[in-house]
Amino acid sequence: MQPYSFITNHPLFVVKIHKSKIVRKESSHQVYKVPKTYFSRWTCSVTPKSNTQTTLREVFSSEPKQLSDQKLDRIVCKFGGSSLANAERLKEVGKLVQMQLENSQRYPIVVLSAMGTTTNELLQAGELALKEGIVDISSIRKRAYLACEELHLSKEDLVDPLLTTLDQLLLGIKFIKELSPRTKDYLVSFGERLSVRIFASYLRQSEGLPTEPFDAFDLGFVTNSHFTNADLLEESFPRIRECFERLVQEHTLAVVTGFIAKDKQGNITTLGRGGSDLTAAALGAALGCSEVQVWKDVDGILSTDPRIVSDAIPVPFVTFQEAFEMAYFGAKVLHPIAMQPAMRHNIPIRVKNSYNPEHPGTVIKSRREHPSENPVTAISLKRKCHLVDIESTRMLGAHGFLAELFKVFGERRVSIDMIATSEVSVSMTLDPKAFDTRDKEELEVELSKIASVQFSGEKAIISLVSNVSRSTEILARSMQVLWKENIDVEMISQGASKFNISFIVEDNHADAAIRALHKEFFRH
Ligand SMILES: Nc1ncnc2c1ncn2[C@@H]1O[C@H](COP(=O)(O)OP(=O)(O)O)[C@@H](O)[C@H]1O
Ligand SMILES: N[C@@H](CC(=O)OP(=O)(O)O)C(=O)O
Repeated sequence: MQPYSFITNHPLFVVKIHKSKIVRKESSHQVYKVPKTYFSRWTCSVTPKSNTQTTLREVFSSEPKQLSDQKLDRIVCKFGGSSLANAERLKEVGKLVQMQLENSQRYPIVVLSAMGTTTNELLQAGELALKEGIVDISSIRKRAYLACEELHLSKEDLVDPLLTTLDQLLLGIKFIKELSPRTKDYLVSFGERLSVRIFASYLRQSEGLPTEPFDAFDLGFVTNSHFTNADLLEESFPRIRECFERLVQEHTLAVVTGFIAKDKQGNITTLGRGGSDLTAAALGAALGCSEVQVWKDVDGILSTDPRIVSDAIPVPFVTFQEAFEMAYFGAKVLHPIAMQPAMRHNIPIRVKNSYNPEHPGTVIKSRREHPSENPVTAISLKRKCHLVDIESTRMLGAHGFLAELFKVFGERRVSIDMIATSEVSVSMTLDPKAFDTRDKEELEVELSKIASVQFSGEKAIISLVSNVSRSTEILARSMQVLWKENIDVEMISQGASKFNISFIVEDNHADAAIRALHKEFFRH
């Protein structure tokens, strides 16, 4: 070991930095590898000057943040709840991680969702505590205990501390009779925090891999305070890089919680249901990884929802824009916002099947190299939408009408999906997730000041993600098929995006419409 090269002047610690590849731990003081951004391949020892709680993290957070724009030669592998249902599945996922390591000789960065349906169960437990005053985490405890037992892990160290806190939280909900969006986010965060600890421990103990669990908020994920559906702040990206370089050593296999983050006040937030895909894409983008793999329970993105059409076929390639349209218009396979960071940083996403790893899956990239023969790439469906017909009560051609209209929706954060306008009337569909009965009442009151308004529910948007330059052919074939099936089309939208032609039909006609259209474009 070479002599110390210099000693930093931190008020609480003696920090000695010296050149070495070896990371050691000594009894009197701890030795850490210094993040590459500061001193490449240098180690440092930190000895508290006095009895203080200050952590090493705080020492370094006072250092200047110099981020390199180097690419990280690793990939991100995200596994969703459907891949992590039980101990057996965790073992399979363990094999996939090992396989990745063997292929590339680099540790992948693993992002995990909660196991199976844990998130739903946590939300149900919250509602039960609130409404019935019953605190019951038996299903969550059972899944975590079973996983620990079958993977030969100590539940006392690994999951009991989190489960005890969860119990206390539910008691709090029961007595205070409050389950605010902020509390909901804290509540559901236990799912991901449990799964990374169990999986990282399993890989370390059974497979001997240098695994470490991380909560995403410790790796720089910062959001606004829109609890249950928070937006990742732009400043997260340099922070993620800085935190990762500081906290994750080159020979560490990081297992990171998907879905959760913190706001600037330090409250736990979530990125919206299915938000772990976004965690993976954001990590990939922030670190400049070569690929983000999203492992599901299907052979990639399919031509349509396999729950409606059982012989839907995997699509080998889609562009980011196409995948975005599909996700936004209902194909639940990928979170719509998840792709944005990867798209912006030009990092390919590969959707793979953890139950069928040999299948190549779907690659999502910026550009298509060869135009596809089929004018339709995939068909997606968004159910339970509201159709709003608005007719201006003012004179023809009054300016500012649309501006006023959009302001009313914007102020209530209600998203408009599809829109069609004429001189005096506007029809639009509203995202069912961002819209409830109170919103409807408020919108009716506000809109009726400038227009006559009619709401109708139970509508479905069917979107043909397609090559819109062939729209005449697509429309002709689609209308023919729907006409034969006796299905009325209530609204059509084409042109806003160059990748999507959408129709509105009655919700109870949606399945029949999807089957007929799928047969026409994929199975004729
Ligand atoms: N076009 C589509 N292609 C593939 N899967 C789809 C499509 N539309 C809906 N799905 C559904 O999405 C599911 C996978 O997404 P999700 O359940 O969120 O996975 P995970 O929880 O593993 O992230 C599939 O099981 C399938 O039922
Ligand atoms: N566990 C969260 C986040 C998530 O992304 O899950 P999944 O990857 O299983 O869709 C949810 O259920 O919404």
